Amino acid sequence: MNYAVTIGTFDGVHKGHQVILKKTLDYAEKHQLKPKAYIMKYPALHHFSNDFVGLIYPSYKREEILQSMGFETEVFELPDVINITHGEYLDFLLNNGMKCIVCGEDFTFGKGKKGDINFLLAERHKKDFIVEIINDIKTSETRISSTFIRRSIQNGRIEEANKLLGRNWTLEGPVYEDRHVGFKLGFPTANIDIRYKEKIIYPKFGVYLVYGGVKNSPYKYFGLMSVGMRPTFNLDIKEPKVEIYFLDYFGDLYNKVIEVEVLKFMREEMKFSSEKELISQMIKDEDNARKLLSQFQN
Ligand SMILES: Cc1cc2nc3c(=O)[nH]c(=O)nc-3n(C[C@H](O)[C@H](O)[C@H](O)COP(=O)(O)O)c2cc1C
Ligand SMILES: Nc1ncnc2c1ncn2[C@@H]1O[C@H](COP(=O)(O)OP(=O)(O)O)[C@@H](O)[C@H]1O
Repeated sequence: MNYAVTIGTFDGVHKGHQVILKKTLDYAEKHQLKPKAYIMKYPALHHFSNDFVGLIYPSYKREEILQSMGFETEVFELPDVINITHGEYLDFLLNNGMKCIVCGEDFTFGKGKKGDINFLLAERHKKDFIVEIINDIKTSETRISSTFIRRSIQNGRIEEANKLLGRNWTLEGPVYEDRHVGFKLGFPTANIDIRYKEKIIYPKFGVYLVYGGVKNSPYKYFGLMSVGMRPTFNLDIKEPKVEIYFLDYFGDLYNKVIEVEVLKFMREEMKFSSEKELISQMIKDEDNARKLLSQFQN
């Protein structure tokens, strides 16, 4: 099989990525090649420092999106390729059918990041492949990047993130059992473990309007998602909790995998002096959410 190839972490598969991906699809179609995306599971920072805040999407979600666009996908991890020289890396791609590579102008690859677009341009005649280079994609003032979108998510700027992603950001995970206090408060919540497979970013602590349900089920509901440490209860916990109260729903969700689109940041997490105060705020949250629904129903 002969391929038009693109390589990257593609975290978010955001609007900048989409330009490169579209170019790869167009090129593949014109030259009767199959489009192929090599996806790096984590950005390099994850392997070299503890500062990496987390992925926008797990690699399997990026695969899902890319496959729905028509790509064949292959996921690799940096430790698998870190010691491969740029020459060996290129030969690997060519031996696997690469006839064209589409990349951004800052693309680097191979041990010590020695492979770059100059290397590709120098090799293309000898080794008979095409190099297509895409210049930086900008909105009016910012370069669209996964780092920029991660910052938007961490600061609760969900609408900004959704705009740059070109779709609503989603979170997913299996539902686990906890203290059963939710039912008692009148707000049962499905706790989802968003890091069950890969290290996903936590959004700013607070309350969000979301839309979703059991993954791949046609039944979807609006809901309120709470992210944070539940300071009202002085719990001795280290990991933030992501929990969803679905509106107009009642049923057993334990162990099911839930997926929600994150639509809007509604308020910051607060510490209340009593359960009663928390409950009256949750009632207000539900009222506020219901007032917003018409904006998101189509
Ligand atoms: C809409 C909503 C808003 C919430 N806001 C807060 C909050 O501001 N502060 C807080 O400590 N907990 C907040 N929570 C989390 C509740 O404390 C949590 O759902 C409750 O303790 C049940 O926990 P459990 O899953 O352990 O049963 C909120 C939950 C929901 C559903
Ligand atoms: N509207 C709803 N939204 C979310 N979960 C619901 C809803 N109705 C029923 N449930 C069920 O209630 C469970 C949560 O109850 P809760 O008392 O908060 O317990 P836990 O502490 O285990 O999360 C969910 O996992 C789900 O199975």
